[in-house]
Amino acid sequence: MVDYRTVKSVAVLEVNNPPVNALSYNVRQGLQDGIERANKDKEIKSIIIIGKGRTYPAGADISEFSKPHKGPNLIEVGLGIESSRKPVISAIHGTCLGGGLEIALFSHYRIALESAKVGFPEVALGLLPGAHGTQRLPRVAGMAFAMEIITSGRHVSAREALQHGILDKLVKGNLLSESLDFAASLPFSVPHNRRLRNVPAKGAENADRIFEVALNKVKQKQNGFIAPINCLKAVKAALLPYEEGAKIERELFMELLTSGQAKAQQYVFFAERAATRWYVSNEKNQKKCSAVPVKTTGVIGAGTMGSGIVVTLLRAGLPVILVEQDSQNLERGVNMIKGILQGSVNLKRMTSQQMNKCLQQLTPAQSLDSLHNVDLVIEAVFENLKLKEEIFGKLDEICKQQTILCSNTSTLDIDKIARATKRPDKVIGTHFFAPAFVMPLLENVYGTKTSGETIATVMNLGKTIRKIPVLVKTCHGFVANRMLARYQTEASFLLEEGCLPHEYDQVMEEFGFPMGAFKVGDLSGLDIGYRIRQELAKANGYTVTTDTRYIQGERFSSLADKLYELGRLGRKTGKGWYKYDRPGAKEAFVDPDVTDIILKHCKDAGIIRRKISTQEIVERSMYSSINEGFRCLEDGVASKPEDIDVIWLHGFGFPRYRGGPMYYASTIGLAEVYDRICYYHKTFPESSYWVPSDLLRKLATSGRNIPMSDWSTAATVNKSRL
Ligand SMILES: CCCCCCCC(=O)CC(=O)SCCNC(=O)CCNC(=O)[C@H](O)C(C)(C)COP(=O)(O)OP(=O)(O)OC[C@H]1O[C@@H](n2cnc3c(N)ncnc32)[C@H](O)[C@@H]1OP(=O)(O)O
Ligand SMILES: NC(=O)C1=CN([C@@H]2O[C@H](COP(=O)(O)OP(=O)(O)OC[C@H]3O[C@@H](n4cnc5c(N)ncnc54)[C@H](O)[C@@H]3O)[C@@H](O)[C@H]2O)C=CC1
Repeated sequence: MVDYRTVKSVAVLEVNNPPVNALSYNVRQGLQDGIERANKDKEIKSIIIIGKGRTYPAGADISEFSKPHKGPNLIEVGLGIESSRKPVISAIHGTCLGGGLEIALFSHYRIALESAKVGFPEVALGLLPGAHGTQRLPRVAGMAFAMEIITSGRHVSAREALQHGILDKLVKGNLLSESLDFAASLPFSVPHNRRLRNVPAKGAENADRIFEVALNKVKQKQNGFIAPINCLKAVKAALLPYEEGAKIERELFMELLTSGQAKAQQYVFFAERAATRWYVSNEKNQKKCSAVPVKTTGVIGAGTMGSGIVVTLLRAGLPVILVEQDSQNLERGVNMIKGILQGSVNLKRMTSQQMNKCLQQLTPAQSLDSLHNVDLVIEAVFENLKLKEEIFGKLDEICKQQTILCSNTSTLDIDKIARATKRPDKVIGTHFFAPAFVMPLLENVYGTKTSGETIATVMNLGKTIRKIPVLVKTCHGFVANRMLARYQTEASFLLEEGCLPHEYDQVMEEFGFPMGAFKVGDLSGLDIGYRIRQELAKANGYTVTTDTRYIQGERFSSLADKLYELGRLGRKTGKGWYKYDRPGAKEAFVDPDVTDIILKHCKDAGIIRRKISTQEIVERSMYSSINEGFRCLEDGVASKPEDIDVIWLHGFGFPRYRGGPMYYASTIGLAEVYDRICYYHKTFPESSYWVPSDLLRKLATSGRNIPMSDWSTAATVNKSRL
């Protein structure tokens, strides 16, 4: 795990723990032993710590956090490095993160390749840099920079790290030989100020003000998370004598380590990686199927979604041919794309030059014929099956044989769309989330005939365009919208029973969502849901009006349709569930007209309103969705609970510190969740989605605590028995 060798009078400790040289037990032990050995060897004058392969250690081994502790801890290893009589140089390349950066800060010198990155990402795992990182960084980089880096978790470029004193030297070429030259230039003993514990933290004079500013920022940007607050408190403690500060860091670290938030966020770290691994069958899976290259793309429809998708593709360097139905819509779409890119320039997320480069890659067009030679097309026209079938039929005629045809439909059956073509193996859903240029999720939806190669290609495309791709099977609404439908339906019933939109939204925002369901509704546009309901009605042979209270025996709330018919489409019309200063404005205000509409609706329907508790709002919103999540596992629409959680985290802004709805259910306890679902089923028999999922019942009543990793297996067993 740590290879020890000598090059002349230098001991080289090379960490060898692929893929990221995480500081697992054997690595910590190896570093400790190596430092001791080098100090005992009279021939050795200095020591280099370096990483083999792609990186210097990228941090502690996260998978060890939930296991019993073994071997020396990181602090013991670090203190051994710092007290080494012979100079220790950390030679950094790749990503020197978390515990890795702590080891580097215990070292007396830090030299790095220009391409290296350093950072403390612990905050994303619900932790703080607990091996004296919060005490050492302010001693080299100052209080303000340390607070910013540790609370944001961002990766800092080597150049910036050099400017802030984190690194001593940047080099090009061969890191080891540069480090050996550097070692040769050093004095044999370690100067007092190269042991950072001996150096005072910088910026002490303004520490209180820096702390207050940083605290306000994290309360705004990371509301609900406890780690950033503990990070700030720990950095502030660096003003105290070293041992006292380190003791406070330890207490704050332990508080986080044992918190539910850290466990949830560490679960998310692995869930995000697990979600990108896909398996459909023995023949169709990630290991057996390769992606085909996508060098050119087409997008059809330049509305809300199409324009966002175009921006995402252009930003990833892919050329796009954009097709609209007429010149007016095309011009509007292109302007929207320009506006989004200009917004990025204004926010300094890209330069004008990069924007112009993107725009040069955009080819507006009015005919599908222009797509004949592209590698992949994404259709984003109105949510209308007939229209999509017509377009896919034409694309099949026009596009070259290899072209992959994707639909951004949010609900429609991919198999039906595929049937309009003679290449169902090359048809797949690529479901982006609004706004598509912001939301990280890409829900890829395979149909019965979609090939493994097509799946591999869109999963790969997801990574290329810097999204988090998750694979699900086709069905109405897939996983995201199928579960969300429960959440939204319960929200609308809660309005009928006693809540107002802002009251509901406040509860769910306090739960941790960035916006409640009604603010999201206004953002997406109330016409989207309206169209989906109309489509569904058409497909199933019934009609929906503003007087409808039941559909095929199921309770239905027509409140959203009432708002739609009044032209209240949300932000875009300046009025929706809230009112806005002007169309397109962001700040939502409570609208007494909406209260009147709701009260009248209830009166006409003979509904007696009541006070609804926070617990009921959260339970009905979350448990109805969770029950549907278990059904998705049962049906094989989702292949593992991690996929569902990642969908909610990145598609709907579910709070990371709660892990995702399925993980959240596991923390509540499936028996408790099941009991409450049974209760709501009894209370609301006219909403069949409250019928408890078979899989949930089975897991909840097993009398054992079945780990999440076994839920999908239980679902398969369940199915094979049916
Ligand atoms: C009393 C003592 C108190 C001591 C307290 C000490 C507290 C600490 O100091 C705590 C820490 O260090 S916490 C860890 C901090 N480091 C991180 O969070 C870095 C996490 N990794 C990354 O960001 C990317 O993997 C990275 C940017 C590095 C690379 O990205 P890539 O996209 O190239 O690769 P990934 O697909 O993300 O990763 C490849 C495989 O490696 C696994 N992995 C990554 N980082 C890991 C880590 N730190 N621990 C364990 N496994 C890790 C990752 O899961 C993936 O595995 P597979 O999915 O199986 O391939
Ligand atoms: N708005 C949302 O939040 C989300 C929507 N979706 C899905 O994305 C698709 C598009 O939705 P939006 O962008 O919201 O709709 P939109 O109404 O904003 O845009 C649709 C665009 O398609 C164009 N169009 C219609 N027929 C066309 C044709 N024959 N040829 C070329 N262009 C044509 C229209 O002119 C319009 O600009 C739908 O399937 C929707 O369900 C998916 C995820 C989220």
